Amino acid sequence: MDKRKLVLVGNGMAGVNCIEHILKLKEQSYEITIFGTEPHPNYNRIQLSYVLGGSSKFEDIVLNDLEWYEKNNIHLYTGHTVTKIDHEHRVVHTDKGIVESYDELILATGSNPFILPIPGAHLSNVISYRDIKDCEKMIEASKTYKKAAVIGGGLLGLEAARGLLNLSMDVTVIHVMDTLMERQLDPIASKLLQAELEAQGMKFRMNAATEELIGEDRVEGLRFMDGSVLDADLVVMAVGIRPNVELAKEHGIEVNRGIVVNDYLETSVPNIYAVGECAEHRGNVYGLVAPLYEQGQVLAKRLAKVETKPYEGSVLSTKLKVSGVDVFSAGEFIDQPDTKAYRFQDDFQGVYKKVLVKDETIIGAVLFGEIDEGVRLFQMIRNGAHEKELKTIFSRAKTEKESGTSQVMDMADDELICGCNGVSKGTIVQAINELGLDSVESIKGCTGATRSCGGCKPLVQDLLQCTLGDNFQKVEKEPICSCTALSRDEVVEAIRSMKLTTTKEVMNVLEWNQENGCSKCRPALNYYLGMAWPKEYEDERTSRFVNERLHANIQKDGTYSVVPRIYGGVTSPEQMRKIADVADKYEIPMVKITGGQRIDLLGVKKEDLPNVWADLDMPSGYAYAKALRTVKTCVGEDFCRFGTQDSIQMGIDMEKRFERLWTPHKVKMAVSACPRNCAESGIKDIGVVGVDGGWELYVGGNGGVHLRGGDLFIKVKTREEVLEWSSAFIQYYRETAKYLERTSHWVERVELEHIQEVLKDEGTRAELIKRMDEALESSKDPWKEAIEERSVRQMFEKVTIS
Ligand SMILES: Cc1cc2nc3c(=O)[nH]c(=O)nc-3n(C[C@H](O)[C@H](O)[C@H](O)COP(=O)(O)OP(=O)(O)OC[C@H]3O[C@@H](n4cnc5c(N)ncnc54)[C@H](O)[C@@H]3O)c2cc1C
Ligand SMILES: NC(=O)c1ccc[n+]([C@@H]2O[C@H](COP(=O)([O-])OP(=O)(O)OC[C@H]3O[C@@H](n4cnc5c(N)ncnc54)[C@H](O)[C@@H]3O)[C@@H](O)[C@H]2O)c1
Ligand code: SF4
Ligand code: FES
Repeated sequence: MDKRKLVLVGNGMAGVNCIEHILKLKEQSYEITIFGTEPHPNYNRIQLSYVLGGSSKFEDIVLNDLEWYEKNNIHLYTGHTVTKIDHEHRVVHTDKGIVESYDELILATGSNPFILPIPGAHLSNVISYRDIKDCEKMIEASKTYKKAAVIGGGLLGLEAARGLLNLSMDVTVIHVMDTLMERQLDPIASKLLQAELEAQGMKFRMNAATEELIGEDRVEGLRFMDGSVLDADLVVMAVGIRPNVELAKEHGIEVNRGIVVNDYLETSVPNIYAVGECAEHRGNVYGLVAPLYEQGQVLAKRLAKVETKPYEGSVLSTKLKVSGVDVFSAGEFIDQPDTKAYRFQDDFQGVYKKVLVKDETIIGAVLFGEIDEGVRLFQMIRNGAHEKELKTIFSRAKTEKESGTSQVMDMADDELICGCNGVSKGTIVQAINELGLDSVESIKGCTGATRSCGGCKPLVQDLLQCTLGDNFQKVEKEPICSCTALSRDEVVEAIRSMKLTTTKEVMNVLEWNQENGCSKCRPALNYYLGMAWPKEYEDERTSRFVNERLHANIQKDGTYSVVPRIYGGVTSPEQMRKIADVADKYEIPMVKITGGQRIDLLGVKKEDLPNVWADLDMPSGYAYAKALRTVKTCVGEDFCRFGTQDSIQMGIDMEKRFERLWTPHKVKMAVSACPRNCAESGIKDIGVVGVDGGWELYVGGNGGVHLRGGDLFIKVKTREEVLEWSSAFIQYYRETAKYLERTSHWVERVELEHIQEVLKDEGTRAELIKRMDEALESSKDPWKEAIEERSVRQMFEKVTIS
């Protein structure tokens, strides 16, 4: 019997995915022909940004190479556009004169980028961002030109802008709304995102409507509705997409916004189907692969005559793939009068989480900075889970974080690990157990997980580890982040032995799978490199968290907090007058005494920061940094009748000794002159307590969320010994702790006895102290740097557009 003929129009992600399913279900039931306008086999459009950024080549993102088409007996016509459908005679015609008959026809023509209908849109160097050709144009333009403008602050525009920054262009994003990604994020998350991207060097022009693109043949700039102008040598339009429906519309197939399909992806014309971005289902048109692949599965079953549930629509989740920024959004995310929200915000860590609840049901979420709960939340939103379950999700995530275990252990078998490809935990575990898979790559090949956006890689890695148990060690270790399979110790060892000196070099030489790393590894590498090569390493500002980049803590309302260094908490009338004058001059709305005995100027505008620092003329208090924060002191023997030691001087000496030292996490110290402990020495990273005839040193204390009393580390007699032992302790912590590990966790992990054993050797202590001194020698006061160096100062200036 002759095989039935299946023709696919559109050689893109959704159409070819559907064909892959058909082949799996009924290998040779159809004679398949595919037409595609682009001159390439099917490639991963999602990963174009990695090509733009230079971390992948086109070959790396090809999903189905020419051999695949050949092996599956598929006739592929690349560079052919289907221009006519004759559904009476069941044939299609291409622009190059091919006429092909069909029994079943799938339309998967995708979308076209929307081009703003403004004067100048036709000029050369005005492009959209949709295919590999666009990527190549941007890369080419960056070799000659410097200034790029991206119109549109949505997912695509921000990815394009980040890619252009990587190509060393000066990039301004022009956005018509006052918040970025307004279709995925609420205003708070949008503002945090903007601050983070600004700190990476991206400029923004918000609330801006472009009236015209200026230039003769090539674009030279943009004119806005308010009359202002921005110079640009390259303009990328990323203002949304429109389903590509012309072919269907011209040939009598019902079209609305997209090609109208029913729950089995059937169009209004018999034997013609539509999947992907071109299809409109129950009034919805989708622009992400997960729903398109769901549609493809249903259609594949239908065509393979396998029983299938209808396609009933999809709940969406998105992740931004811009390096250094973790953003997740799913379902509803804007508060309404009938919704309630669970909210969490930590400005110090740059973390914001919001979950929206309606009628006791979880309906949406936005996560910024930390997106570990995203997978579970997405599952709950899809299932319409009760709000009670939220408690479990966040307490579980917290426990997992503290214990270092992974969320995959608690996931049910039917929960999705890979949202893009719809691969569940059960499927992956089964593949590992039954087929003996032992790497992410083999799981990808077998189940499809990680094959699209790649965002699920860390989870797949965790699942591999949990499933293989002890055997896992043989094949993969706990990586520092999803960009690498290497652990912290392996990376630090490689930095030292291979003399790697920049984050870029580490990522290249150690074959990071994301060229620019992620928000986890970049700050960590920046720290490890600075720790390993204190003299040679040039701090990479863009690898730091936003607060450290700007040397001030960003506040809820977008202003900043300034805390000058006041050694040991001892100030003077002169210093206080200076602070008061600055507060008056810059109209600083709040002046507050902190828990660490310092003065905090709250509500400073970003552009005022360098002038505030200059007028204060005091060192930075590092209140925003992973470094020594404060040394709190009690009044001590000069004033207190219980005092046995000079705690104030000891505190001042310690603060002067350790200020400006970068550490894996923040470090707080205190000195009390007797065991009554008025300076709270028992809950500090290093707490010193005066006793008769000397001092006791306590370490690993923490007064934060995870309250922990410090462990008695050593008892010494003199001021010099206090400084010697605390220096050795701090340097050993600097050299062996994981980035973002507080001393409280580190002491528990490596154990106090081990630290005491290592440091008891005088020679070791001397070596550690020598290395710490080297690090201190190369440290500069960041506020001074910002005042004196034009390039640093520029970061604080407002973007002005003529
Ligand atoms: C830079 C970028 C990043 C993205 N990132 C993500 C992401 O992180 N996550 C996510 O889920 N989605 C992402 N997307 C969206 C995702 O790539 C699309 O949703 C998906 O590719 C759509 O698949 P499709 O098959 O419907 O359309 P397409 O992949 O566009 O395929 C349609 C194909 O049909 C061809 N064609 C059109 N008309 C004809 C014709 N008449 N004859 C022959 N061929 C024709 C087109 O040339 C095209 O090759 C991203 C998109 C871009 C551009
Ligand atoms: N990580 C991801 O999941 C990812 C990444 C890239 C692209 N995509 C998909 O690709 C498609 C296209 O993305 P997109 O960002 O172009 O679409 P979009 O519709 O999500 O965003 C377009 C943005 O442009 C803005 N805009 C509209 N007109 C404007 C104007 N005149 N001036 C300035 N700004 C204007 C809108 O306010 C909107 O925020 C979407 O379907 C998206 O989901 C997804
Ligand atoms: S810790 Fe002791 S010495 Fe210091 S203020 Fe308190 S009681 Fe006085
Ligand atoms: S979630 Fe995108 S590839 Fe798995």
